[in-house]
Amino acid sequence: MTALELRGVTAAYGRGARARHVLDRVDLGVEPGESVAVVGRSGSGKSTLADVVLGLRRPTGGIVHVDGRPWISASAAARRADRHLVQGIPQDPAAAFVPGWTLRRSIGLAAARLLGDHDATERIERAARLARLDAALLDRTPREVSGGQAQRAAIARAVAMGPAVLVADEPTSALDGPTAAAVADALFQVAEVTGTALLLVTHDPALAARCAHTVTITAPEGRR
Ligand SMILES: Nc1ncnc2c1ncn2[C@@H]1O[C@H](COP(=O)(O)OP(=O)(O)OP(=O)(O)O)[C@@H](O)[C@H]1O
Repeated sequence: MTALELRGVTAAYGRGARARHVLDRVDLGVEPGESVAVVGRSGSGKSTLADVVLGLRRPTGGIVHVDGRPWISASAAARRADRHLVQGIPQDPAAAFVPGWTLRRSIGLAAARLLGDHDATERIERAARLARLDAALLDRTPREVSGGQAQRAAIARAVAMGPAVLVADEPTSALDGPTAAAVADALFQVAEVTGTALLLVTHDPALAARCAHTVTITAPEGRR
């Protein structure tokens, strides 16, 4: 079953005559364990698309299915139960963690909220191994780890939720070359090993080339 499917997805900022239309009926599908790069000019709508898939922005048209089920039009209760199915890896990993808390505590809170798992020790350590994060670092706060380690922790946090889809928006653009390459390796490996679909927004052609497919986003007619 296709893990993520978008058909004819459109979005807008604002309403009525002043609305700024974004996304020109985007179609894409990502199979379990597969990676798809989302590329396009600056301002074309890539981050908007990521937000739609993450459930942070409602599309103005089209359908989004996750694991074969409606993602956007689902009832609030169904959405709550399914929230863990789509997990984001932000450009700034600090966004995934509570600032003064250990990484472990932040991931534990997410597991409790999204999965009802109140003793997620095993789950968290397994996810850290998958993301190739030294488990000892889980007991540090986000400020006590490097950018690359924090991004591995963000990958661990996302994968610990057992998602069907990972959405990574420029996950390596804040890192230096070798660190970016190692974090990208961890991300692709996690997706492959866990059979999770990976939607990867990137400006980096080398990173896009590592994905199985590439989807180019263009602004709607009249806005290009
Ligand atoms: N909150 C907002 N309110 C109004 N317009 C917005 C808002 N966020 C984004 N836009 C506009 O929507 C369009 C798409 O923005 P988006 O951030 O999705 O593009 P992008 O392809 O991710 O760009 P970049 O590669 O520069 O990050 C742009 O024209 C942008 O100016």
